Amino acid sequence: MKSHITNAISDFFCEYETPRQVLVRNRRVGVVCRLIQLGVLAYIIVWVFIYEKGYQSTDTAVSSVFTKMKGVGYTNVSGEERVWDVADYVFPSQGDASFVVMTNYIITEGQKMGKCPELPGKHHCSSGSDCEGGRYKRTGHGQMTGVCVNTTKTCEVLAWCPVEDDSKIPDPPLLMSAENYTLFIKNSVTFPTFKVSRSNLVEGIDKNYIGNCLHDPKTAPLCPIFRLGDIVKMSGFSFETIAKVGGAIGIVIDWTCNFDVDVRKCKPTYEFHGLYGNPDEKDDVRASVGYNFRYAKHYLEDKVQKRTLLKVFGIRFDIIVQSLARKFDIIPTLTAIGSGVGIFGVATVVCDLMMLYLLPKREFYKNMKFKYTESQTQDPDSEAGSTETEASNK
Ligand SMILES: Nc1ncnc2c1ncn2[C@@H]1O[C@H](COP(=O)(O)OP(=O)(O)OP(=O)(O)O)[C@@H](O)[C@H]1O
Repeated sequence: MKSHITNAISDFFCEYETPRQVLVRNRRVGVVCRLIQLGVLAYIIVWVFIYEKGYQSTDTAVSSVFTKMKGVGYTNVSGEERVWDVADYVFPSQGDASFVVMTNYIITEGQKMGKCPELPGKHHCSSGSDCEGGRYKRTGHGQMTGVCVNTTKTCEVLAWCPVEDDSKIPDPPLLMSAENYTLFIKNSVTFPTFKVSRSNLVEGIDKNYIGNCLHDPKTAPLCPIFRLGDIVKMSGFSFETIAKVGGAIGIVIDWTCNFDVDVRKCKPTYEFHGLYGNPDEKDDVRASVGYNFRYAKHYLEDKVQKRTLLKVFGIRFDIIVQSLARKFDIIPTLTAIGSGVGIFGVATVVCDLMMLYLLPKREFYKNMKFKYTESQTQDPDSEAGSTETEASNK
């Protein structure tokens, strides 16, 4: 027993098994096999290594975005002149990556808490029973008092009075001058795996340049200051339509970087996409057109609290940062090579199938490829067992 184990251990260390190969001299099989191998080689080199860059590892960035608008708007509504600066037309004003620039508005000034009728047309009533006291209508402006006002034939409500009349949207938009406002985008990205940080104020963008440049995809692709009219145009919208009813535009900052070359070559590209609002939006029966929201400024007048209500139509900008950085890494390189070598086995499988089942001399190749043994069947009555010759594939 002991010598048996010793022998096995000695065999394990002193012997080496290697498969015996059969060299098939057949042109058809040879050509098919080489073609498949060539195909696999081309796939590994062109697709896996060159196109998919299988020799590099990847990382996405964590990023932050600041924005700042500049520009002044002017309106003259019924002789009342007004200048709108950045603190008036940007919501919110903190310089977020998502913000709204007001381009049109409906203003209701001097609203104070009190009782007044709803607007004629929308909340029609014929008697007090149509205006149940203490209740609210779905699109009403306040709490109904139970009175149906004779002059307007609408329910009286406890609300901010007078109620807003938004039946007519100013056309052309009141702040068409928004077309010339400029947007400054400051974006910094960090790729944590590669420990690289970049900013869109890349090398060469200095104080002097930033003070004068305006982004242009061809002549100034790295300038971080954008004219609103250009953004809207590049996103496929017409400024007048989107300014009248509002809409949304996505600004995509794309960082696709290869850190196997100089880090300074890692620069952003900008794309503009219309996200909401159709350039042909004119249909009155459409469920919801454009983008708007309400905003109120509260103040005290003669110790009475009052407010100015603005229904704001504007362009909502969403700045989205996309990133993908790559760098050489031995692990994905070896994985790609290993999987490529594995795919070479496909050639062997296909050629074996062809040789053993399709070619006219398949029996001959079968005999050459496989070595047949005699199999033993155990006879339960005899210890030596009986030997039965049967051809079996091993
Ligand atoms: N929307 C914009 N359009 C054009 N230039 C801008 C815009 N936002 C900022 N800038 C200019 O870019 C430079 C850097 O702006 P940053 O906000 O860092 O500095 P700032 O001195 O605080 O700017 P500001 O002029 O608002 O006081 C400044 O010269 C600024 O005037």
